[in-house]
Amino acid sequence: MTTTDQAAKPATAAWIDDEPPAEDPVELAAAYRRGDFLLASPERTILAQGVRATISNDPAGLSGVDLADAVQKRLRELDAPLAAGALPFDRTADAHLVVPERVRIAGPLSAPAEDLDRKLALSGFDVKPVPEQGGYRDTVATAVRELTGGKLRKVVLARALELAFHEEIDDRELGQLLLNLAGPSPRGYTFATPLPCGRALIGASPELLLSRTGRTMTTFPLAGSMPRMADPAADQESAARLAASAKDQGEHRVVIEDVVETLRPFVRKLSVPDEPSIIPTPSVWHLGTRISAELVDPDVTALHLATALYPTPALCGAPRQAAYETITELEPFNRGFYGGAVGWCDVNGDGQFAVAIRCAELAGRWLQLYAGCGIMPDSDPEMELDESTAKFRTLLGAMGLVLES
Ligand SMILES: C=C(O[C@H]1C=CC=C(C(=O)O)[C@@H]1O)C(=O)O
Repeated sequence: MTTTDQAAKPATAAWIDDEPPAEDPVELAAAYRRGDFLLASPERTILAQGVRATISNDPAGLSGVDLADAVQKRLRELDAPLAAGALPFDRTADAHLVVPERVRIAGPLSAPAEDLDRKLALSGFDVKPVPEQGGYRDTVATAVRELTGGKLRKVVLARALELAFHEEIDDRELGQLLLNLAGPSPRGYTFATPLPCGRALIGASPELLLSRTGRTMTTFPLAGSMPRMADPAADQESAARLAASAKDQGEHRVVIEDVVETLRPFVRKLSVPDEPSIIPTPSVWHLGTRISAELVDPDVTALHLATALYPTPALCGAPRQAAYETITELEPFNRGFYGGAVGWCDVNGDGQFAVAIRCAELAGRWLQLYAGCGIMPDSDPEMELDESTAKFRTLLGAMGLVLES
């Protein structure tokens, strides 16, 4: 890149971190309305409202690189600070990124405990697991057979829980849902992002796909899980079982190897810890490895990196294409934006994307929750079912629901 190009960039450069956020993060979440974008991360809370432009890879059939370039071009044309939104699980499907009319920023979302744990006023609802629990166990068993001796090393299989409410959840309750999600996930990424046709994706992801600030990039892949337990001693035992589990350590290694190989062409000074850490989330323990590096080319944006990385084997599998084909063959639904990414990219290429998990798609009165598990040749179908049930609890807990799921 030439110096002239850099000088030509709008002076919105340092807008995101240099000015102390004057807003109250709880007010931002409470101000959320369907159609808005909200991301509460450990660094800051962003609420983006209104639509100046929508950027999607349809109808141009853009690759990830073209999409990232198209976003930078549009931001410069509009002299706008950022684009925010979601990337779908299927890399060939349309992304949904919005250049908003207004962006409000506050510090990390923290508040007195009672503000982050209020009962929601919800109507009655019907529940349908897709597939039924037995069907999920069978699917896992089928995948285990395919993994044994085949070229597939790992595949992530998800199941869904459809909640059909008798009445639409109103916007105030959605704002409170976001606060309830953020309360127990101070190190996570609580989000609501608009999708086509008035739909939205809402959740609290523990997983950072990618963060870029200047030349520094960070990713924090998670893979390998055990359920959290109400009893503290049993909870610690569950964490210890995870640390000692060969299946989970193997599952984690597949992800780290893939992420490191994908990043190599873009970075130098790659820092990768030798061993994963044990990461707590509200519903499960995870194995996690924080990876950071310096970008070789300052023109590579957060969105370029996010589209290169995703979906990692934490959401798809390895090798990616074979795992993707197994997923489309075995899962009885289209993932849509579950398993994709949610985040923002600014005019200077900085940005942050979380992996779209522990989330649900909201469409009118319907809320479809998703939970998936990394399947390895030594996976036990019953344990994977339990793990997926635990993962549903992130969202169900924030809604105050205890369900047979
Ligand atoms: C696919 C999901 O989680 C992924 C992220 C962390 C740990 C995972 C696991 O241990 O299976 C999954 O790979 C999900 O929550 O739906």
